[in-house]
Amino acid sequence: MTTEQLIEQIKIKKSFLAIGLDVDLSKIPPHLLDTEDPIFEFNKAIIDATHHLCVAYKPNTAFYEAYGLKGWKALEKTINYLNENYPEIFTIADAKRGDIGNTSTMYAKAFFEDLAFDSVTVAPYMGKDSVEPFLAFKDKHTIVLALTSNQGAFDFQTKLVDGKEVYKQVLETSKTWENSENLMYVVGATKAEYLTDIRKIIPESFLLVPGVGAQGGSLQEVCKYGMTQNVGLLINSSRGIIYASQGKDFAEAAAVKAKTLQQDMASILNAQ
Ligand SMILES: O=c1ccn([C@@H]2O[C@H](COP(=O)(O)O)[C@@H](O)[C@H]2O)c(=O)[nH]1
Repeated sequence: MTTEQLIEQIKIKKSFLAIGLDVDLSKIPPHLLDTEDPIFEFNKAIIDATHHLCVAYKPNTAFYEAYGLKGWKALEKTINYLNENYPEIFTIADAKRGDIGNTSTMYAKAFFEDLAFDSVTVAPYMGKDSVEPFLAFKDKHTIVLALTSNQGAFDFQTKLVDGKEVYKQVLETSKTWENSENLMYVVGATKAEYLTDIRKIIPESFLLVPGVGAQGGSLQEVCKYGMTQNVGLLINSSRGIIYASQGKDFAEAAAVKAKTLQQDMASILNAQ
């Protein structure tokens, strides 16, 4: 999917919500555990109930890898279901990959070719030659961790190197990489106050913003400091939406939570 197509969907749906599909078998409704593929059944129901309220889904691969082959198969079924039934949806593999060049190429093939995701999250720690293999894929997006939502972000990301914070070095340096137009960045909603500085370096790039909901980040604060002319934001919520109920009404309950966020987003867009 191109960035233009993503922007078009945001305008049509009046939403820039990315729903996280972080499936934990101990949290899903117990009646699904009797089905052949509980993870996929859960995802399918959530997707069918919420697709009109969001523009993206973000499965975090950890929640699939934890269940071995069954988990990976459920991830494959989920991405295939999305691509076949809702091709207008932007898909994010939250895998936080990155390695020496030839290995990164294989990671990129796994997520962009085999699983056909639109984007993958990548850690920038190993530098240019670890990220550029992902950027080489046309109409695919590499979402680099810039300033993450967790407390540990202050261990390295905000430290000064040559008089500048590491996360700013990541933003500035990554702009010089080949095919940098395919870059997006992760910035945590819990760090909204940093967005003014971040926008000075990357005024137009899309940001994937996790941390609204369960982690306490504020949608309004993120939009105040981070929104661009083309919105430029994908706001993620996972647990706050998908675990709204453990009953048979779980998908409808998730849709209610997603709708609340979507309506807040529509109000922000209308006021723009
Ligand atoms: O800085 C980051 C980067 C990634 N995440 C991931 O996003 C979701 C957030 O889930 P919630 O349940 O809405 O808290 C999850 O997959 C994280 O691994 C992040 O939170 N922060």
